[in-house]
Amino acid sequence: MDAIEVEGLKRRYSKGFEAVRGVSFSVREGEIFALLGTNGAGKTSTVELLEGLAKPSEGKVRVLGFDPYSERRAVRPRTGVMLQEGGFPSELTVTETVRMWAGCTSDARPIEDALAQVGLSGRRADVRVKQLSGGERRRLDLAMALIGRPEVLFLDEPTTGMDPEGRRDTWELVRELRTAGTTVLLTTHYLEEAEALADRLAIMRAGRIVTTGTHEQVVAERPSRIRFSLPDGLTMAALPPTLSPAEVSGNRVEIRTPSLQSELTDLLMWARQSGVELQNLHARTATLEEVFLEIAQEPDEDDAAPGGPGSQAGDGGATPEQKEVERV
Ligand SMILES: Nc1ncnc2c1ncn2[C@@H]1O[C@H](COP(=O)(O)OP(=O)(O)OP(=O)(O)O)[C@@H](O)[C@H]1O
Repeated sequence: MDAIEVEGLKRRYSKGFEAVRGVSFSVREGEIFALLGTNGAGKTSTVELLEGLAKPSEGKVRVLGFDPYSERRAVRPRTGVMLQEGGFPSELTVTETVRMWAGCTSDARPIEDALAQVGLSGRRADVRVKQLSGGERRRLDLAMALIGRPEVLFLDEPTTGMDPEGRRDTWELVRELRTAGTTVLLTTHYLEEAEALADRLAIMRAGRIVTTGTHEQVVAERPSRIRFSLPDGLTMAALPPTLSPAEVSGNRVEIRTPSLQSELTDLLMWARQSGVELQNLHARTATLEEVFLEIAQEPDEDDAAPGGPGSQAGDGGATPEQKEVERV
């Protein structure tokens, strides 16, 4: 059994606006799965359904084999949730906040351990929440998510606001959790975070998953690039005819190809046979950033439909104020 199973998931808000439009994926036990997508793609709306905070409009969710909404009592003690905004009382200190939360958690870990794990022990433990930096608040949110020793951990943009060191520490911690067998589902806007952490990932746009797989599988779907400088005196006409169309700027040539190995071989064999030295030669697969940007720019077939993701609040999408009210 997979730790998380999602099938045909849909979520409609008021006035019929569909933020999640038939999403399916699964996360294996002990796996880190990253959900990526532009603002408004539907990541949080999806994760909230997995956390059992709302009932799906359609489709099925199972976490550890249970429906997280109707069987919340069975699921909640075994999951840890780090929401985008913790929303804890700002007058309490760090220790008081964690103690309060531990009081609501069965089998809570020692507070000192939880704070040490996220780097908030010592003097920072006595600081009021309102005096914490944005990154420190995220660490506090993480400590809360970990207090109940969760088997499944949901992290919604866990490192937003953290400095580079805090981010690296958090990545290390998430990796340690995976080693200990924890299943982690995270959303992030940092592509390098997904690259560094995720065993598999999915990219969402307008309520749908456009692509999913390992990092290698996802980038393999898009063209690779071969770049070089054309030696003086040579024109494009001299290159092997088997190469994909090239973009040329001055003497710089860029070829985008679905078959990196064979086109690179053709190019190099031609260069050797012609006695040509190719300057500034680079060959590489697509990057996750390129895949992400291409997906973000592709038009969505539903954009023009009333109430579709491209439409504004008047068609059913929410203003920030409405979102606040409806999420509470
Ligand atoms: N409570 C709500 N009522 C109506 N529409 C909502 C509500 N919450 C979110 N939406 C809309 O659903 C869509 C998806 O929002 P969601 O927050 O899930 O996206 P996201 O991918 O998490 O975005 P971000 O990266 O900005 O956090 C957006 O168009 C948003 O305006």
